[in-house]
Amino acid sequence: MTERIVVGAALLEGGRLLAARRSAPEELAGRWELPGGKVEPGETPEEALVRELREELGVEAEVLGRVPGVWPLKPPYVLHVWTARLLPGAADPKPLQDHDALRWLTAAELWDVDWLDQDVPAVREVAVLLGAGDPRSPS
Ligand SMILES: Nc1nc2c([nH]c(=O)n2[C@H]2C[C@H](O)[C@@H](COP(=O)(O)OP(=O)(O)OP(=O)(O)O)O2)c(=O)[nH]1
Repeated sequence: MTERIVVGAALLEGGRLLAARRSAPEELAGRWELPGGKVEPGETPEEALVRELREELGVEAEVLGRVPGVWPLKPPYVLHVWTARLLPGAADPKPLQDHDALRWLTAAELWDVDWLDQDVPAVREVAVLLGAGDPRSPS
């Protein structure tokens, strides 16, 4: 089966990370994730991320760089994460599609939300960028 990429944005602003609470489908609703979605045929991951952030949050953003790692989702999907930032003058993100709440999390608040299980290792990598550890991991 050909792998299909889901891109997630580690949208960063002032040392905080944007987390989004899914409103659907039922098995994922109420859990928190990185905004993003599936890369469509003919799109680069960066293009997909900019499109998804526009559609889901109503913001214009730019992609900064890839967070190292590939995390398995429901086959054939795998999660890739990119850091991104809002363009100057961009609107405040709003939960327009797929989400019903948003939170900007400081490094200290990173584990206050109930991340999707499959996002936890990805968020751990983002935590390194924010200079925060994961209190649930011993080292
Ligand atoms: N966007 C996003 N999706 C994730 C994450 N973690 C995770 O398991 N997923 C899953 C949920 C979905 O099954 C799939 C992405 O689907 P989606 O619904 O966000 O993507 P999309 O906007 O392109 O969806 P579609 O309605 O066009 O099918 O990946 C994550 O951090 N961000």
